[in-house]
Amino acid sequence: MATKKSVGDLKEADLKGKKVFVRVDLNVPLDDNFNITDDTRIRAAVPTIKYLMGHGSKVILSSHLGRPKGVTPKYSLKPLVPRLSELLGVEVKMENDCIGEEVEKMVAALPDGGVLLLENVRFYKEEEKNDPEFAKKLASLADLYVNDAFGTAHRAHASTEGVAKYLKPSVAGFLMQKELDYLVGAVANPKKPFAAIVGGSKVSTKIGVIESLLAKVDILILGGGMMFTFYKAQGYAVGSSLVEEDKLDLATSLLEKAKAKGVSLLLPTDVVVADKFAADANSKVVPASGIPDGWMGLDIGPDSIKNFSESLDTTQTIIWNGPMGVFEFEKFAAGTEAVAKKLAELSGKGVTTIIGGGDSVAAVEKAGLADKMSHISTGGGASLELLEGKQLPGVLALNDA
Ligand SMILES: Nc1ncnc2c1ncn2[C@@H]1O[C@H](COP(=O)(O)OP(=O)(O)O)[C@@H](O)[C@H]1O
Ligand SMILES: O=C(OP(=O)(O)O)[C@H](O)COP(=O)(O)O
Repeated sequence: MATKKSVGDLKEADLKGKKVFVRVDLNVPLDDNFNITDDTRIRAAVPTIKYLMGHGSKVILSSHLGRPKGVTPKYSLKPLVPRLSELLGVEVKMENDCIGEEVEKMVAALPDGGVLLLENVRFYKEEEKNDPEFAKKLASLADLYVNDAFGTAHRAHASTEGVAKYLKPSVAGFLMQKELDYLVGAVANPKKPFAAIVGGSKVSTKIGVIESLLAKVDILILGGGMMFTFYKAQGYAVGSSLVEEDKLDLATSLLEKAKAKGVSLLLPTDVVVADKFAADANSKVVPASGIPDGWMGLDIGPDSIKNFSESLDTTQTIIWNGPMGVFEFEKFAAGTEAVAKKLAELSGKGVTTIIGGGDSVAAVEKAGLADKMSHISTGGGASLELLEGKQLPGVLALNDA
């Protein structure tokens, strides 16, 4: 990927008094009371915003939160305003929309160095469709574009890719630059043996990455919601666990390809199952080959933790995306915590450890181990796609340096 122009390359005159559309990834985990449970992504967005404020720009922040279908109050960005204001040291303004007359008025009233947060851009279906008219409406709010949303750079959406066609210059923010500098270097030439650990719940988007990973890694560990599609493909009973029915053939072929390529593909040998998706569910450990009817797998079991830990002992580079279980519920957090501890221990012995993804990073933060890792990335899917060798549309759209 050609080196992209950075916000740091712009001159004083390019920024002073200018309206800057800044795409950030503020897709942070919130609890049922809308408290932020991990603010890593907000903190990571601060350097670029402060730089723009300090250069007298009018900062227009745009982000998504979750995967809403239309306007959904639960996915409003409003709960983020107090923390963002606190971190920036200014009162961040917010409007109920991301386009339209009211937003335009707020932008017009913004002082130099002021910050406006637009409402969740995914409240419009046109965002994910990368609709040109919608992108034009977003672009019309500003004079130039800064993309600092590394976590969403693998999506060709209106606010991550489309707007760049209508705003010049379009440049990378400091977080985007930092992530690319680290990850491209680390994954282009990883110290071997190289292991990837993939879990979490975004099975349909991440299972596709596995095929490319098989060409890069020596060890591939699968856990979290990812594992049940592989179990079912092998004919195991999975109860009511998360399964992507239309990916069963893909899972079978991935198992065969791993064998043919000599990649050690490890699936959990035991599973912690629950009788409902809740913090107070009844739970028990069962072998992976037999999840009883009416039960769902919500974590990897103790035998799997032991096997995974032993296999990681031989590695020199590890990339991890996706928790091993539903770590938000204490009863199902042991697998994720054990992997986090193992990576922290190996980091101390010189192994390169890279953790990516909103929830994975939240889990590592919760365990108090983030500062032990080689790199904490704000992108899970984005870092996996980089590792595959893919070009990220949100980066490609920016001006070359
Ligand atoms: N066995 C499982 N069944 C259902 N959800 C799971 C399971 N294991 C993990 N998860 C969920 O996966 C979510 C994170 O997935 P994902 O978004 O893919 O990770 P990241 O944000 O790190 O990229 C967590 O909220 C976690 O509760
Ligand atoms: O949380 C995100 O990705 P991640 O879970 O892969 O780290 C990004 O905000 C992108 O979200 P999306 O996967 O709904 O496009």
